[in-house]
Amino acid sequence: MAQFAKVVLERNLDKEFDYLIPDSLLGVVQVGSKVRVPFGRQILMGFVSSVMSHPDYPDCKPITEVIGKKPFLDHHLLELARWMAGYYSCPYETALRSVMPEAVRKADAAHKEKLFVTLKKPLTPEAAEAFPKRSRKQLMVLQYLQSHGGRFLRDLMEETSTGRSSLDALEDAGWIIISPEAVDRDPFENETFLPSSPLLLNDEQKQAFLTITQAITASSPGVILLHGVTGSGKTEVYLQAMDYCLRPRQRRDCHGSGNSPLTPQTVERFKSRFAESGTQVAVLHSHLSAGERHDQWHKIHEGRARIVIGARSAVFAPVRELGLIIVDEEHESTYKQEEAPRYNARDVAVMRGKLLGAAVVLGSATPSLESFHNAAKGKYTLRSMPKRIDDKKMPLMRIIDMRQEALRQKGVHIFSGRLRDAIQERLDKSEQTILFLNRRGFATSMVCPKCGHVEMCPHCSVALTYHRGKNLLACHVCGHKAAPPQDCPACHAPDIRYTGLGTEKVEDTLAKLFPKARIRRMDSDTMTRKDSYRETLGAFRTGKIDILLGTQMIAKGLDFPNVTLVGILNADLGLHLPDFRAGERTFQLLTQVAGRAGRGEVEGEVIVQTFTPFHPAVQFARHHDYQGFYEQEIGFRQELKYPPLSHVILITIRGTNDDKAAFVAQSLRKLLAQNAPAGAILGDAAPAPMAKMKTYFRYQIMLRASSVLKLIGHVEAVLKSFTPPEDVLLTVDVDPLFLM
Ligand SMILES: Nc1ncnc2c1ncn2[C@@H]1O[C@H](COP(=O)(O)OP(=O)(O)OP(=O)(O)O)[C@@H](O)[C@H]1O
Ligand SMILES: [Zn+2]
Ligand SMILES: [Zn+2]
Repeated sequence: MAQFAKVVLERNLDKEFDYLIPDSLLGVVQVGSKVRVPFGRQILMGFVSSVMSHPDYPDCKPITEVIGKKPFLDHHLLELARWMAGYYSCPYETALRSVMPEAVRKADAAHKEKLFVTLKKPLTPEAAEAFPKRSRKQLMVLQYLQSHGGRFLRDLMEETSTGRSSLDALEDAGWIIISPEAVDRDPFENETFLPSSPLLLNDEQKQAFLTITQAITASSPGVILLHGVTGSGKTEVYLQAMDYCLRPRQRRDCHGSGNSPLTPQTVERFKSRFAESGTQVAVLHSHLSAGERHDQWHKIHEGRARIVIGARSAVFAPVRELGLIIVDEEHESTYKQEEAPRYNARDVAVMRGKLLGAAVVLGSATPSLESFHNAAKGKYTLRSMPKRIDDKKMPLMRIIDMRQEALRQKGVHIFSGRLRDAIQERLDKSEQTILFLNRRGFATSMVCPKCGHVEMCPHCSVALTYHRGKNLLACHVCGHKAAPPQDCPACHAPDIRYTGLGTEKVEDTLAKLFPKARIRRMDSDTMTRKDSYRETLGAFRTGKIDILLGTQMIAKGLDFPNVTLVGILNADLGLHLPDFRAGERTFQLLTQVAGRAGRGEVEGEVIVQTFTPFHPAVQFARHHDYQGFYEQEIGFRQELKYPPLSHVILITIRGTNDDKAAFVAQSLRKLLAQNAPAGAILGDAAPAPMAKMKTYFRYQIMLRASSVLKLIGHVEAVLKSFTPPEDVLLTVDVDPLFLM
């Protein structure tokens, strides 16, 4: 009997098309196969999403060919993509794009010539200098490879407009390798990992371990929320649970997949633990080159790597028989993707676990209100580890009221007297200090003291930040750069002032206060090279740095036993943003940053400088009281019907013409008000807190309801019948994390 396939084409068509499976391909074309099909007068690539014996359309054309021997995607991943498309309100094809990295999709599109080009040795500045002048083109290709990583031959030739002969010449000269198959480019190949052995678990760790291993072997494992304070040994529990999952006598041959914001330290800990058994660990994160990503993906797909660790997109790793998914630091907002599909990898992990029957562990010292609420309702199993390893004390938190301090010091200073003394004490004792300020640059705005003019970004509604090192003004939203004016652009008064504190200024002041200290700043301005992050952390670990100063980059996951002091310079920074999660984020950040102190033998001290010392987020963090914070915060959410007691959908309307965007927002708001599901709360069409961004004027409509599915259905139905003018753009964000 004839068979037919539904195919999702590599085009944003939001629709699947039916094709006949020709006799020659019967049995070869399966769900998840990558195929080429005729479409109009073109041949397009696509994925088979289902196979059936009756097509929905008569006269289907036959599939032209199949790419690859086995299906690229198993049906679970296709199902997951379908769920994402429905839940996050985007085309199926958009969801599929996330599930499968571009490096893999593209690579095999060029299946005729699957040659791959890699640099054989790094191109040093000296070698570039010495390159013969007449071979400029070849030099350019090497530089391109150096910055982009390995490329497919066809892509490389196209992207650099280079002919094959130049590339052959480079190969002959020993610069590059052109190989028919991608050689495994291991981003960590130059490192050796000392094997580490499992530690003897304490009672609380044992409990957590048991709960997870029971889930792994259960028929419907469910989700476990592991709430363990900073330094309680969660990572050790993950490592042993993964090891258990990999053991051959498990009912299923299970695979572990960790998933967290990656620090080099995390990667090292995982690789070391599994070094001895020879278990391959694949690493997926955003800094991989296309070639590296391609290799890692195939390594997983072919079952050569049984453990995957990575950032957000690792949740889609094509692990063969997934047994365990771990989402570490589950409260992190980096799990949310800020472009379509706007998914939250934590929630996708929960869904993937459910579809596959794999255990899911969400871990954090400061769980999101959503996850803790799910545990409180009994939807997730809660395991707590309330104590640090070896009964080490939680660090002592001192709150410094900067209003009092300003009176005492006659003006606002960066450092309170107490913090300054505490740093000096650590320097005297050769102990280390971490200082945290979540704002980079030198000064966060340039203000005229005479007329009050603030220099703004021409494209966004934010003030420009002054960077003294480069002597320029920069917008932290769109990247716009400008030279700092000598006098006020509005009234021409000569003495323009810089206000608002950034890390660059702190570094400057530190150097003056502590001239002998070895100070290092860590933020996205200083961490520009691929390896600078690793290098800095390495130097800090080996005691070559006394004071590490940085933005949120230093807040998470670092485990340095010699750090006995953590200073938080301005705890209020995020507190007054127009976002109902502002308090939650501040509590999480304070707790996480504080958690870096006192992880070794000596007790830790944390000094928190704030202008709002009695804010609940500050006070609960001070007492290490997650439960207390949760209870007061959930009360507030309940009262105002905010998540987790409702779901939010945020519609953003933007256009380069302000009035037009406003008008579209108002019209859409009217339509949304009709036939809205019972109990839904519809906000006004109002200018977004960031009213202008990257040259667009922005408006928002916020919808809330307890049933997210009904709300999505309503929004989709309205949008289907609503066509905005071409120059006005709409985005729909389900469960948004940023309301700006
Ligand atoms: N059972 C154990 N016995 C001895 N030491 C342990 C044990 N478990 C963990 N440790 C050590 O305790 C330290 C803290 O553990 P770990 O980093 O796993 O904590 P964590 O809960 O993941 O912390 P955070 O959330 O702050 O990143 C590590 O140095 C780890 O090696
Ligand atoms: Zn002025
Ligand atoms: Zn801007």
